[in-house]
Amino acid sequence: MKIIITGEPGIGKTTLIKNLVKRLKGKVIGFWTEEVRDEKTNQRTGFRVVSTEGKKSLFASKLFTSKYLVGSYGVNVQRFESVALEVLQKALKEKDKIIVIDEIGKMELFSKKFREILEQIMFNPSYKVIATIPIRDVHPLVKAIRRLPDGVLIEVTKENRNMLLEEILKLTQTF
Ligand SMILES: Nc1ncnc2c1ncn2[C@@H]1O[C@H](COP(=O)(O)OP(=O)(O)OP(=O)(O)O)[C@@H](O)[C@H]1O
Repeated sequence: MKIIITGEPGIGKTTLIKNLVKRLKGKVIGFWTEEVRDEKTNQRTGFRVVSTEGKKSLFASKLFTSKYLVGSYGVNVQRFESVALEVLQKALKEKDKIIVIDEIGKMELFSKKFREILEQIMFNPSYKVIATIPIRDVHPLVKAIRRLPDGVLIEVTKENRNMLLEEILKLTQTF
């Protein structure tokens, strides 16, 4: 089974994933992406990727020059891959663990190697996955993942976001 979490930008998908990782410690392997904010102004300046293995990398920034742009953020594909691919390659060999992938979005999908490993994981029913996708089909892969036959699609809203942690933990017991 694959638990696919979606929702509007900023609704709380990453917060939910981080709480799930805490509660499922030792049973999960994967990565999440989180905002980086300027200490003084509190303005968002970029995004970092963090793995369950403790690795971190700033991979998108207003200061990066790149041919891959999302809004005013330049995406450094190699910096994303250095954390995300390493942990997902390890995850491929650990079929008993739940693979966490937050998120499958525009920035992350610039990486061809990420798209390839994603296909290996998402289209293989023997992997247990918790993944987040944007509310809109920003890429054909996102569209395919939204419709996975072994997928359970959950939309995070303001109304349900405080109940979802316990509900999804219950769902993982049926994995
Ligand atoms: N259950 C909640 N209750 C109150 N505030 C929340 C809750 N979940 C998240 N937030 C707040 O909302 C903001 C956005 O949360 P988060 O980064 O998890 O959203 P997201 O859906 O992952 O966003 P993005 O679209 O950037 O991936 C954060 O400031 C967070 O503290």
